[in-house]
This record gives sequence, structure tokens and C-alpha cells, in this order.
Amino acid sequence: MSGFCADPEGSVGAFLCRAGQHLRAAAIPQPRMEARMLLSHAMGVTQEALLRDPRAPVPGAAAAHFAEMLRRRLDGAPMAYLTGSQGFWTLDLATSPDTLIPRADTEALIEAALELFPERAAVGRILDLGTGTGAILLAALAEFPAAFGVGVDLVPGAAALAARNARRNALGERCAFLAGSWAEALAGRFDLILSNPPYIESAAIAGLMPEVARHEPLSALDGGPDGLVAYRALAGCLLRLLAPEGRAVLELGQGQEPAVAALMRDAGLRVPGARQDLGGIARALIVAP
Ligand SMILES: C[S@@+](CC[C@H](N)C(=O)[O-])C[C@H]1O[C@@H](n2cnc3c(N)ncnc32)[C@H](O)[C@@H]1O
Repeated sequence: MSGFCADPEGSVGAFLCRAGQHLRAAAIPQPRMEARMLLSHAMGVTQEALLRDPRAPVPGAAAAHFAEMLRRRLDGAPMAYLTGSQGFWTLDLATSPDTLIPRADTEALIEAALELFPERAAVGRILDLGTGTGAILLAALAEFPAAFGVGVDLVPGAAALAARNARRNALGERCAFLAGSWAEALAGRFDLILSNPPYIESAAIAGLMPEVARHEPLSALDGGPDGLVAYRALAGCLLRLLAPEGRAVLELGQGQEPAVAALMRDAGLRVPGARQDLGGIARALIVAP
């Protein structure tokens, strides 16, 4: 490896320095921060503790774990799969290759829900279709204190991960998770239905960033030939599942608002509006019975 590292060989400082050089050479945008995240994870200490004593030795087992994580990161594996966690809204969530890593853009769904129901106690039942890590449902439960939630995912490993995340965030008593396709096994009415379905056109997946295309599961990305297959399934069940004053909030891919709104209207639903994400893209479609 090129470049001079000032700290003694085998020390925290030397590991961070060399890993930073490798990550920078691989064009990873925040190499120093990522090196710190990986080494603190491998050593089981906070980043603050690492920086406090850069001359401390890295124990052998931690060094081996770090080397393996660094190899996978340089091969394009997402950081959240390596460290096994990701922040979303106010929560810390476990991640797994069974499902998508929660994205900050998806927080637009929670913001929309909070605007729709300023009287938070009014929300009694929440449904999250395609729950993944449980990110959306758990964030909503954290904000609507009287609500009980149901999360559904086609991938059994994702439904199990969401249940684990509910317990991790002390919300396990307020929700249940099912493995199944959309609302097939569901009855009853919900005040709030949330969904971030797979919406990438099949042919566009290979052109996504390699970190996404090669590492996140197709089941979480692939929206079929026109990206709209999941929305057709949702349009077919929302009228049956929404309470009379209920609302659904659906995540949209860029430019999908007109097509998804038309699908919902064709299914007899109303579309009172959409909310933009931080980048100004219509991200959350509001749907009403
Ligand atoms: C884009 S990911 C969203 C995950 C999570 N809700 C989030 O926002 O981070 C879509 C999720 O839908 C799930 N999914 C795909 N097809 C499904 C189906 N037919 N029924 C239920 N869930 C499905 C995937 O397994 C994946 O977890």
C-alpha cells in the first residue's frame, strides 16, 4: 500500500490510515469515516473510543474481522450490510441482505402521515405492505402512540427481521409481522396504510449503482417491465382495506406520480396529493377511499 502512516504498525491509527488509503483508491466518497465505522464495529467500541487512543494495538481477531469487512466493502458491499445496522427516523434498525437498506427519502412517508393525522391518537391501526426491515411501520408506531401495526413481506427472512427490529426498538408489543404477498391474507380496515414497494423497471436494474444492483435483493427492487406491477397489486386491495377516513401513503420512484395516481383512480380511489422528498421529487402519494 502506498502512502506514509505515522502511527505504529498494528495500531488503531495505522489500520485507519491504511484502510482510508484503500477506500479512497476505490473512490469511496467518505473513506476516513468509513474506515472508522468498520474498525469500531470490528473492535466493538465507539468511534470516539477509537480516536481517543490511536496508538492502541488492534487485537488479532478484530484485525481479521476488519480485514474481511474491508475486503467486502472494496468489493462494493453496502456499509449497512457490513455493520448490520442503519438509522431510520428515530430508530436503529438491523439490516440483512433479505431486504432493502432503509433510505432517508422514505422518511417522506412518515412526514406525510404526520401531516395527514395531526391528532396522533386518532390512528388506531397501521398496515405496512412490503415492510422489509420494518422501517416505515416502526417509525410510524413511534409517532402514533395509540396505534397497533401489521407488517407484511413476501420474503420470510424480511418479516422475521422486522419482528426483530420491533423488539430492538421496544415496539414488539404493538405490532405483528406476516410473510405473504401484499394483502392476500389480510382482513379488516386500517386508518393508515404505508408502502414502499419495489418500483424499479426490470431493465433499469443493471444500470443502478453496483452497490445496489449487485448487493440488494431483486425482490426489493424489481417493479416489473414498467415498474408498476406492485402498484397494480396495491390498487387492487386498498379500497377493501382502508377505513372510511383512512389514508394510504405510497412511495414513488422518480416520475411515477402520474402513472401511479391513474392506477389508483382507475381502482375507484381518490388521490388528494403527493409530498416531495428533500430533492424536490414527488416521493409520497396520498391515496384515499
Ligand atoms: C423497496 S423494499 C421496501 C422495504 C422497506 N419497507 C423500506 O422502505 O425500507 C420492498 C419490499 O417489498 C417486499 N415485497 C416484494 N414483493 C412483495 C409482495 N408481493 N408482497 C409483499 N411484499 C413484497 C420486498 O421483499 C421488500 O422487502
